[in-house]
Amino acid sequence: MASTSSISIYTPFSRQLLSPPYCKIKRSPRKAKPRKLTPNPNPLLKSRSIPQLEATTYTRLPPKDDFIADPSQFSAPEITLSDLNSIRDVSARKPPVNGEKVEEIGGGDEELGFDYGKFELFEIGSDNEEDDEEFDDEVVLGFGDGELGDEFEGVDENGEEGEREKEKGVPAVMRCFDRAKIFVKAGDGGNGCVAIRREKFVPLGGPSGGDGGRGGHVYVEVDGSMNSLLPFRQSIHYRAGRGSHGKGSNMHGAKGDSVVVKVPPGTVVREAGKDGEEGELLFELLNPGQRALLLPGGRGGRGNAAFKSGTNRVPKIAENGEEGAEMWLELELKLVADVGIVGVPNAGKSTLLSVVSAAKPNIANYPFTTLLPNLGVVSFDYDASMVVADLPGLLEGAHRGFGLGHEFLRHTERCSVLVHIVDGSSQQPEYEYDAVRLELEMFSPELAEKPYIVAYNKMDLPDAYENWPSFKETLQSRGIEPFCMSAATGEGTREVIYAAYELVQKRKEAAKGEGFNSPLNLNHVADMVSKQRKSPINEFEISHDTSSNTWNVVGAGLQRFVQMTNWSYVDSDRRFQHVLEACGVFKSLTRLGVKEGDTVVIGEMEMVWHDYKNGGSSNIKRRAAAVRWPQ
Ligand SMILES: Nc1nc2c(ncn2[C@@H]2O[C@H](COP(=O)(O)OP(=O)(O)OP(=O)(O)O)[C@@H](O)[C@H]2O)c(=O)[nH]1
Ligand SMILES: [Mg+2]
Repeated sequence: MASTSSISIYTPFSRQLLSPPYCKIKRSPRKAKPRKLTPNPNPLLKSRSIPQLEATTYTRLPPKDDFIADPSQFSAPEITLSDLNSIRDVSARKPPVNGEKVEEIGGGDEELGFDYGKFELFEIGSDNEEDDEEFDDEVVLGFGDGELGDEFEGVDENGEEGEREKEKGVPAVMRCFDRAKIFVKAGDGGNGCVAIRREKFVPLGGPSGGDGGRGGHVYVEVDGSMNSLLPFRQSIHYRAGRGSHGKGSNMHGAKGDSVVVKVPPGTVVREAGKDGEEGELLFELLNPGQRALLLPGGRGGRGNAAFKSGTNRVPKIAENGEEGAEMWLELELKLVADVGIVGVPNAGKSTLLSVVSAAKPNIANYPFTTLLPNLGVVSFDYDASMVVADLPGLLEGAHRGFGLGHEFLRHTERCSVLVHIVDGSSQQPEYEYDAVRLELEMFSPELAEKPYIVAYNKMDLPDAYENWPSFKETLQSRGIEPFCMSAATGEGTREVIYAAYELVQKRKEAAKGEGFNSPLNLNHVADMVSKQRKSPINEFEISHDTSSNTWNVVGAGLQRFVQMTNWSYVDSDRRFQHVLEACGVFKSLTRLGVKEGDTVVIGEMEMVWHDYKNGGSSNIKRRAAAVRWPQ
């Protein structure tokens, strides 16, 4: 079978600063075979030398020490964003044979004038035909002696695309903590109690077993002081407390402790999807203090005092507490800010935020200083304010997850206005500007339609000062009026931020006309769970598996009833039979042709069918150790 490998190459912009460079060919999701690094036997892959190039944009974070303090030294022949594309384009080609594959890779490099003299080339995979079939997309080419996969924490054996996107060019420590997956479980109800009142001078005191307490609820609440989902890296499971069991003397159990999951403003809550797919959107929490009841706690089981009746005055029966619902949630943070500051790494975004607001973001002369978005409130003289977000740097390919990729772009979706900072001291500010605009457009056309302001930064540097007229002319010819400023000295920043404020106001005016959307009922998940719990016991479906003579009776009400039946009490069996009879399960099974010895499964319970000879009615009995635990 011909190999259909697609190649994606991760090439650092600055070959001097980043090592080791490597390229790799996508693996198919099928491979499960352990991979070996074997020297490439192909003589076409010769060693070549790497040119000493530098640039001001980066795909990956080099060690801090490798950075040169003087930004003027970051002048480089332009091997930046678009060059990367031409390398990536190789991935579109389909190399039919190994030899050609090598030529293509070499060809791509030559076009760029890259020379990999310092590095050895490895081919990972097998040469023979059989293995080619299995690893058909699996050839991984590596340069240098760095072990593939080591830096790419999460390169998964299944080759899942989502995981891959994450890992592109970003070590784990650098990821934004704005996505999290957590498990929540409402508390189970406490069990009811069987007790008989015995007291001096109170003969025949009667049943006095109390009910169990309700399980704790699960809430999701907005905490205004949070700005990332970082805490969810530490704790993933959130379980509400279970209710206490009922006691004698009609003492009801205490309620379980509720659990409140605190999230930052702007968190989107989804049910976790299966097979890597996005789950159903549950709600979005925008304002501090907003609270949603997500899962209600399970009901407490009734004690024997609740079962007292005219015919059974001392019932020996009590219920189990109802199990609390549980689910996996996906949390995604989208910042709620009026203005988002975007631009390539090191452009001066954090510096601008620090100048116009009281925020104190980290500022340093290396890319990806900002890994988590910073928020700042800009106050104006006339009692007006707006929230400005300084976002992590953007690289070409970000819309495909490159750099901090989606992690960053997602935050811009909620900003009503963007301030695009252009690093005036870069080699080609116009090019840098176009690349960032393109990324925004590729990520989402709606994002590209948002009003924006272009701010040409670092005017205090001679290079930037010289390039400003040509940059301005280029943008003016496209109908855009750029601003110039020096974030370091504060000059021109006021104009930029005022212009942004005006745009924000305009957007707000326009939004007023669009009408007010009534807020979503945040408790709708809990309502749904409660409704499901109330589903009638006589609504069920029966399916028959002829091979094993098993009858499956499925119904939410019935399953809940089975789960709450406490088999340790003598009257429970009788009540169980009676309820199944009354709700029509026996009748339906008989009509469908159930036979002596057939298995009947209701919820977690497996039972055996017995024809009741004497009275002509039917009966089922629990099997010994009949509880079927959920898969
Ligand atoms: N000379 C000069 N340097 C500036 C100016 N603005 C920012 N810088 C410097 O540029 C470097 C990067 O600034 P940051 O504000 O951290 O850049 P950033 O865009 O937030 O970078 P990331 O967070 O890495 O994306 C720092 O050393 C700043 O001191 C400016 O107007 N003039
Ligand atoms: Mg920054």
